[in-house]
Amino acid sequence: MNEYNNGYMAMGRYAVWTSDVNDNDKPDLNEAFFLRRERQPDDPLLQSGRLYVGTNRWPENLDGFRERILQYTDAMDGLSRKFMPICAVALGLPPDYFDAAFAESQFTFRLSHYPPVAAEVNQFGIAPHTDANFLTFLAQTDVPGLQVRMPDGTWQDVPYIPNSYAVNSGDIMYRWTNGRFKSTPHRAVPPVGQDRYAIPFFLGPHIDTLIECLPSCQGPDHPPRFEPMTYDAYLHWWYKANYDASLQDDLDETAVG
Ligand SMILES: O=C(O)CCC(=O)C(=O)O
Ligand SMILES: [Fe+2]
Repeated sequence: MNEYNNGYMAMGRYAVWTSDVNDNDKPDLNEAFFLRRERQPDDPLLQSGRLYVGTNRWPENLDGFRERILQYTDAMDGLSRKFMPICAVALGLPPDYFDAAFAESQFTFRLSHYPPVAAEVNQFGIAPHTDANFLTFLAQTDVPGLQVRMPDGTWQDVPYIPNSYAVNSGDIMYRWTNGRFKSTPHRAVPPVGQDRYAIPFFLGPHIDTLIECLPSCQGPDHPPRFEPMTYDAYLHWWYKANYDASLQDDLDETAVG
């Protein structure tokens, strides 16, 4: 994985150490491949050299992989944009309120492999956490593993519904809505007897979007709880604390380009 957090991450390299959900102290039992919006060479954000908007790293010798993935992420970006008016209306805002922020969304697509291995105490396929972004779309498989934490603190398997997505709201949703919409606590336990794969599409707004308490989520009796912050600033904090690509020694395992 490179400094833009694109590419391959070996198993056992990280967990969400900043999690409010659990005191995570062991690395997760999954390996993953990360990519983001594919940018043309003349893309101003790519040219800026800023973090999280760099060049995707495509594996060599995997025929059709890049094309398939780009078709899927394009479709997901389009699908997720249809959720924006729903979110806006649910929050008492005009239907087009979020459209500008998501016109060039900042997304991460992750391809995770969870091998069927034994976990130590307080170790998981992916340890309890909330996602850092706005909404996450998880295409479901019939191999169980994903669990969400209910308000009473118990963990519940996400029921498998064929051809469906589980959708989690994330930290940016929580901050933007002043805590009105929660950031879903979730985890994945290692599969038993078979491999498990997950392909979450993590949707966020353009990195320069200011995440500032929405007008419909504040009032005299509930003032803004969080300092306004750009999405970029939140990502800097989160990635540095949780992944820190510079600490990984597999920087050159995949081809750049
Ligand atoms: O494996 C899953 O179903 C969930 C993955 C997840 O929560 C994540 O990658 O953030
Ligand atoms: Fe997650």
